[in-house]
Amino acid sequence: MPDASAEAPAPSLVGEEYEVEVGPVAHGGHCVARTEGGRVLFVRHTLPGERVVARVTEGHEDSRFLRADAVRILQPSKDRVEAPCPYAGPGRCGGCDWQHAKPGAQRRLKAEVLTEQLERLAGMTPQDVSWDGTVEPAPGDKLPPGEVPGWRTRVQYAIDEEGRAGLRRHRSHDVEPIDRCLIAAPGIDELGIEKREWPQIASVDAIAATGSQDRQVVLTPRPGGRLPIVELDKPVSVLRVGESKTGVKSVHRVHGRDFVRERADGRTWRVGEGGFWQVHPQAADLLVDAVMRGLTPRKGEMALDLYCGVGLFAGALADRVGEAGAVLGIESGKRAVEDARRNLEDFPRVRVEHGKVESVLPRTGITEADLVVLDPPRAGAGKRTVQHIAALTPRRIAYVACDPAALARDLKYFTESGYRPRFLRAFDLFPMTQHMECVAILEPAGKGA
Ligand SMILES: C[S@@+](CC[C@H](N)C(=O)[O-])C[C@H]1O[C@@H](n2cnc3c(N)ncnc32)[C@H](O)[C@@H]1O
Repeated sequence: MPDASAEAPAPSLVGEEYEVEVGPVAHGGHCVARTEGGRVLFVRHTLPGERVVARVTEGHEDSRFLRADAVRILQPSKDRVEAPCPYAGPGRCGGCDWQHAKPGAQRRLKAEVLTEQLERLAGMTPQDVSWDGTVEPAPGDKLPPGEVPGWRTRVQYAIDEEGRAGLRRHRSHDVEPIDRCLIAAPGIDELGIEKREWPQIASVDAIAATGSQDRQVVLTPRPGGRLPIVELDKPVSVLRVGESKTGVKSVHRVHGRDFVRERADGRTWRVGEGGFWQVHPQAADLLVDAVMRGLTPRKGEMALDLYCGVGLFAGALADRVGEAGAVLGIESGKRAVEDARRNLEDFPRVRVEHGKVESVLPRTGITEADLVVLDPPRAGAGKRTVQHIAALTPRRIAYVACDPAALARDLKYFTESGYRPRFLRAFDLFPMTQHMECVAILEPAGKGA
């Protein structure tokens, strides 16, 4: 029997159009606007100060806010440009958020988001964290107007029903077939993934390593689909993802290696399938430099690299603390731990523990550390882990963050635990998208400014 008490869902507003004056940028690659009736809209494909017609893409009569796309620009911002990518725009590829903004304006928008998140979630101003308020471009990304950096060394292609490669539309499983991704690195372009058909395949993950010729494609067949013979005209490693009867993901090597070699901080790093590596080719060097400048490691110090991936910061720390020092890395990915141990095998005083930071760190028996690097996933580290790190009374902490909201929340926990930001830097390591990377250096609050 139907439940008489269940209310009918409020009517959908998808497709409704509102003419609005666009307000400030918000976290998530959109701007905030209000309809005359006071409804809050999160509008994509627009810029602050514009007057646009916004068409609702998600939301109901009773929704707290509606999502919308700017479908007609009535008064454009001076920061607006024609999107250089032909697949950008309302209802199209969801990979980029700011194709329609000048590069300098993109970085200003990111700076506004970071400022707002710090203020709202941490109660901190840019001055409080000694941040100059800028988002720095990666060296080499300042290009003449109209040119777009090809920075994406890892691209996840989705394959449509007809076997064409493309990218997912915004907040959708639908595929936008493409001929070329404008922000893909040249090494990805050369693979020609978009130039061929992929019958029976659900997705193709392509990797072009930096500083080596290693290229890798990982194929995920459709459920029940068989892997076709894949011949690429380049020397490329091909892996296939399968699922066992119990639903556990397995990876099979079809040919070539099951890892790629990346170069950073003067060393070669092996990164196995599924292992994390920064996507922008200059990111690893840039972040190691920012973290090491901030921490100023000394010979003989004891350092932690939390969420260490294949050991990037652990290696950089081990180099600098020398044989009298020691480094402990913690990482939850099994394969990444194996790679990290291998990458760091010439450092006898480096140990890498497998498991989640929140459970492994309390079990290590370590009661003190001189330096801590933490580079958590988007969710951040969380209060308990922050408290645990602070209890080790490190001289300095480097927090590497890919999400400004998580950074702001964790900075608040650090201040509550007796640490204060010494300085913060933000980097535009994801041009054309809403994303940014930050490095915050913290020290005990008692230390003089
Ligand atoms: C942003 S990546 C940083 C990796 C490394 N620092 C680098 O720059 O290459 C975050 C890493 O944390 C790992 N991870 C995610 N949740 C974790 C947890 N709870 N404990 C330990 N590691 C975790 C992921 O597998 C990933 O390797």
